[in-house]
Amino acid sequence: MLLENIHSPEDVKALPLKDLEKLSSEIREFLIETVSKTGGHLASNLGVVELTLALHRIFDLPRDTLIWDVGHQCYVHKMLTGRRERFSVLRQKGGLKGFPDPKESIYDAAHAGHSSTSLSIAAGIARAKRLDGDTSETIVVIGDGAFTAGMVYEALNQIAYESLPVIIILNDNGMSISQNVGGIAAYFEKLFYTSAYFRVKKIVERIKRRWKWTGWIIGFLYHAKEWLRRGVWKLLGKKRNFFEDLDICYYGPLDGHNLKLLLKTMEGVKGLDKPVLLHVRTVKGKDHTPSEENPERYHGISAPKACIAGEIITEGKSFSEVFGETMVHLAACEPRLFAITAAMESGTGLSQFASLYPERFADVGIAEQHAVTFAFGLSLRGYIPVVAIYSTFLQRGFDQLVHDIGISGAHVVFALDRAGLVPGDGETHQGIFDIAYLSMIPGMTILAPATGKELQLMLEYAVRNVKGPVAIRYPKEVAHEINGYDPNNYPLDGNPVLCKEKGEILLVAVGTMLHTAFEVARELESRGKSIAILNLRFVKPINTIAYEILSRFEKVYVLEEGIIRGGVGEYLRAKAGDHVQVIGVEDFYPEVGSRGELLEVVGLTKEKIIAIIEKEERRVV
Ligand SMILES: Cc1ncc(C[n+]2csc(CCOP(=O)(O)OP(=O)(O)O)c2C)c(N)n1
Ligand SMILES: CC(=O)[C@@H](O)[C@H](O)COP(=O)(O)O
Ligand SMILES: [Mg+2]
Repeated sequence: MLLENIHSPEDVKALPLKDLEKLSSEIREFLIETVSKTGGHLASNLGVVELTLALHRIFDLPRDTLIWDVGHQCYVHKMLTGRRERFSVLRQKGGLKGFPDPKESIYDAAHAGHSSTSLSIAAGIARAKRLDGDTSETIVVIGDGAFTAGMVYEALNQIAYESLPVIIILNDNGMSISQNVGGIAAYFEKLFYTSAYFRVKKIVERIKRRWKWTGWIIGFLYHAKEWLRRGVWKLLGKKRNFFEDLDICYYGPLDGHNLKLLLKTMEGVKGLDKPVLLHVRTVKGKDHTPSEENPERYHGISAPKACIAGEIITEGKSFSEVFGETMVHLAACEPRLFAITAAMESGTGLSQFASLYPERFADVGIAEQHAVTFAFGLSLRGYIPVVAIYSTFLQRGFDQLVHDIGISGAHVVFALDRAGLVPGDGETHQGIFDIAYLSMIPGMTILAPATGKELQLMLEYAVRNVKGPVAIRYPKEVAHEINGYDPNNYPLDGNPVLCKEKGEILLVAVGTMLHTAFEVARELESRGKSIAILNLRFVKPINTIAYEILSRFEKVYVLEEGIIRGGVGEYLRAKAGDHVQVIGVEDFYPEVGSRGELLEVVGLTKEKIIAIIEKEERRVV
């Protein structure tokens, strides 16, 4: 077993070339076996085995800097840098993170998780190296999906302009999470050069490096040829290569599974001291038939239903599924309803809507800023856009929320999935800031459903009754109903619902914390306390009835699955008095783990809440 003896890039370099193919197979077997047990990102990693091996063989890591975009495809990199043994605790509390993290290894140059940051990071690093006279390489691996984000072009603009020596490896598998979308994806399809072109190009680059003066002659001949070619191509109506127009040296598309070709090409682009783009074509899910046949399904897989890190997964519809079904139902009776996703069609539950109503659906790619303002444009023509987006990814569109949505008061609905604590993905994916950042948006209504039924009613209300911007936030979990609480009995009139009226203590539940509030009440009542429960429902605006209810109780605890600073609990305390205490996410926890473990860490479990209340009650007595 070759893989067992690989603990660093030096071990990859020391292997005879003939063993690399065998090592690739062993790596794939390991990935399939472990990720099927732990859950995680499988198809993307299966697609970059040869690419990662070539990178570790050709470049001098960590002296040369390797940056992963998104970073979900860094498992092979982690296996080759001494972390293979820890894959049994991948994406688990205290275990191996599913994304790069310098705190985990010197081979991880920067942390990642949100897409399309790599080129900006690389530009900064390359510029710093230039100032320091550091001639080490700066390499980026970025997928074709990540290339649909505007931030990439902001970085390319500077990299090209300052001719920053970044080696950009575009890992083009034609997939984002679903099929990659947009003109950029179509453009990549069209890019094609003969291998002879690159053989000549490599010789020319080598001559230019060896005898600088030939560079001028070659440069003159090159430009003369370019002028001629442009003229001829213009006549033939052929287009130039976007990257080469930016003076980024383009090589490709190369077979991203041909190790020999990758090794030769990477060796050839080392030391060019100019921006280079290697366009490699790979297969997402390579050599694992189920992943190759359905790369979207195998982009991110859950651990077996039995349990995820000690948490028993119960069956039932997720909030995403309730959202998707309600959207399909609404579309039939609301002809101006329009659904938008930013490359997360399946994750947000919009797949059925997309297939039934393609004319009223848009996947804008990984372009959350554009998604928000595109929705604003649609609203100007009387459409009702619903932007389905993860809480953490909407952070990308904050200025658009203020500038385009808030100031205009446009009727746009934001369906924030993965709001609250998110299992597995770690600190970059926690949906704990949305109440704080949305509360700042002028005119924004914020709704937090406690159950699947309440989400359905709130979405219908948001589409039909709210005139301005409105956000609905819900977590990544099964959308359970609550015995004794039927949302149908309480019209959405802007007010909270006092589910349990009598009590010396009031628990104010934000969204799905209502489940926990009922559990806490049952336990405390068994210990002789009397507990009232308020389902806030409307996080913003807060009506006077809410303050009147809060004033009736000596002690109020707001249970909020979000950052306390800027949250609704802090707001209620400021308005209603300091008899209001908030139990929320005190600090930003860079934890990985199951949802239950994360709730435990921040103190939002039944046990932790009871302990806080009893400690407070003892203090007050
Ligand atoms: C800002 C942002 N939006 C959305 C996502 C969710 N996301 C993670 S990976 C991915 C697709 C990336 O596609 P690509 O870069 O082509 O990588 P591949 O999985 O194909 O290797 C998306 C949309 C994200 N991580 N960050
Ligand atoms: C890497 C990335 O950002 C996505 O793949 C994300 O992990 C998807 O999250 P869900 O699995 O919750 O849809
Ligand atoms: Mg891709």
